Amino acid sequence: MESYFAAAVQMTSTADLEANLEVAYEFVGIAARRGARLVTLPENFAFLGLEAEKLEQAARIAERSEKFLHTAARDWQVTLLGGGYPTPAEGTAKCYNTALLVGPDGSELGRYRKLHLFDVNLPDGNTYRESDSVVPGHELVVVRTPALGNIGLSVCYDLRFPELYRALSAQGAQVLTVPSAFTAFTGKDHWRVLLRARAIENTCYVIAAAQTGEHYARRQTYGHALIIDPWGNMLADAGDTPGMAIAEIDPGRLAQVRRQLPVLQHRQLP
Ligand SMILES: O=C(O)CNC(=O)[C@H](CS)NC(=O)CCC(=O)C(=O)O
Repeated sequence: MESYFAAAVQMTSTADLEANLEVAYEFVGIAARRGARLVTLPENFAFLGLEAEKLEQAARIAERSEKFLHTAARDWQVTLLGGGYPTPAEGTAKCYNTALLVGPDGSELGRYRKLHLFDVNLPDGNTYRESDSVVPGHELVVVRTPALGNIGLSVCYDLRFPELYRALSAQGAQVLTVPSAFTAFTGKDHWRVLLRARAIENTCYVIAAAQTGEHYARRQTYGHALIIDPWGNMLADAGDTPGMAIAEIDPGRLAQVRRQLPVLQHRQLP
């Protein structure tokens, strides 16, 4: 693993698939020109609209998203994470919420399906029933790359389940990715503290791409795409407008923090 720059992109995606992909392509290009070698796009980067519409168009969204990720990674010569986006779940009428990691040569490096589904009634009046359209995955994914380190994949609501990240770090993850579409309501109180906790307790870098702003109906997302170091310091914050957070992922810093606080070696429970 070498030192490198990573980007967490922040978008305001809509139900217009092609328009979202155009914005994403431009952002991957900006990140690449700013020196990023790992670029991460938020959950729902390709489509953020009504669940029913998403389900109906899942096959096309999946096909376009995957073609896009392969093309953009190759064109801009970056390792690119996209997701989640819906991929049809065979044998069911639902889809998975899938995140895909693609290398600069366009090869598929890892594929993760969101484990924890957001079925929540929020006090602001919004109701989320992700399991109406999505089935959960059943596999943990740590992608081992010589250049960028070991990358543990997760998506959005997974962030609230520390045991997932503990398992990823126990499997060798050094960088945790959490592409998200966090609600504005929960994000203001929980987003930073949960991301920083995952970084601190696992002594890992955390890279969290985000959705921001008004999408449809009363859906509003929080923004603040973040990159956090293994000590829990926030290295970059994209604020609340579309753009990106860029910061250096430094294996020297990772090793230093792991020497100072060897918590991963002090675990008593499996
Ligand atoms: O709202 C939309 O349509 C887009 N959002 C999503 O697709 C996903 C699943 S519904 N959102 C989350 O997981 C938010 C989690 C979260 O916000 C928390 O844990 O507090």
